[in-house]
Amino acid sequence: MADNRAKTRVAVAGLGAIGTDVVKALDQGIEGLTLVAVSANSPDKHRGWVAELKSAPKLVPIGQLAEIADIVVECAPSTLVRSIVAPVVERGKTAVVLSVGALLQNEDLVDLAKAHGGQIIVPTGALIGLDAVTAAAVGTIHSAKLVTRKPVAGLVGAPHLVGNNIRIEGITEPLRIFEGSARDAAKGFPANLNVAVALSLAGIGPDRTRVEIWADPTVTRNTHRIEVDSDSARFSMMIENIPSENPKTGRITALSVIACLRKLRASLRIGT
Ligand SMILES: NC(=O)C1=CN([C@@H]2O[C@H](COP(=O)(O)OP(=O)(O)OC[C@H]3O[C@@H](n4cnc5c(N)ncnc54)[C@H](OP(=O)(O)O)[C@@H]3O)[C@@H](O)[C@H]2O)C=CC1
Ligand SMILES: O=C([O-])CC(=O)C(=O)O
Repeated sequence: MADNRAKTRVAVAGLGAIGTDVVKALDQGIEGLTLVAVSANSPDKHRGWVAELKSAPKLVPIGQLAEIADIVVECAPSTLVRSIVAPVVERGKTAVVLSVGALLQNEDLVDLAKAHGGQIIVPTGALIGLDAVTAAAVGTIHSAKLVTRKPVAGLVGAPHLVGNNIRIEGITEPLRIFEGSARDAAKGFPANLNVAVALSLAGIGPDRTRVEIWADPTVTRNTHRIEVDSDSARFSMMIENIPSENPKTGRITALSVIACLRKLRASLRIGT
């Protein structure tokens, strides 16, 4: 039987490590969705491959995305989250947010979404286990902790390192470079610790979620281990992400967004 429902229009803000794969997957076809627009900082860099897609979307500035699409996927630098997400949720539409750390400086976006019937979706991204964390949070979570280990290349330049004059280039043994709350981790490592904020928003919030970060020359993967203790279950899980062409971003992140988009209109939906 043909499905005559209108397709949900999707736009992608940012065509880097995450956005490019998401755009290609949408172009290949995701049930119920159609790609209508994309944005990048240097449109000319992307014009060629975007034009070659089966169904080429418009290449427009981010300010136009909310008007054109029903769902906007943010995969741009964290400083742009507000300008991408606010116009979307103000129109009662849906924003999928990857730069999760920036939500902590823009918490009113959630109120804005509530006031206008919009929605902000945070995919599991580079992390693991947010299905179990959100389930445990229906009961009581006693503690939640994230231990992240990254190769040096995935951490250099982070504001916490620069501000505290911590040099990690050339280290030969693992070095713990941060211990504190998810809120402080997001400030000190805005391009690295989206996962800490995602865990905190799923569980017990950015002030009670504890985070350790290690610069580790012995690993080649971005490694995240979560440890949660609750009144329903105790669990720990680890994910070892293969970096994408952006060493700060694991390959699985784009796949997580694609899986999240597939769930939106799928006839069978698995997982919380
Ligand atoms: N939630 C999670 O688990 C994870 C989240 N992230 C976060 O996701 C975000 C995207 O990551 P990633 O894909 O690796 O980043 P990249 O640096 O690879 O790509 C960023 C993209 O944003 C585009 N961009 C920059 N400025 C603008 C602008 N003014 N208007 C439109 N587009 C713009 C760039 O355009 P151009 O190509 O023209 O330069 C580029 O295509 C980051 O904030 C990152 O921290 C990353 C990993 C995991
Ligand atoms: O592991 C990754 O791929 C990215 C990461 O830590 C993050 O952005 O939180």
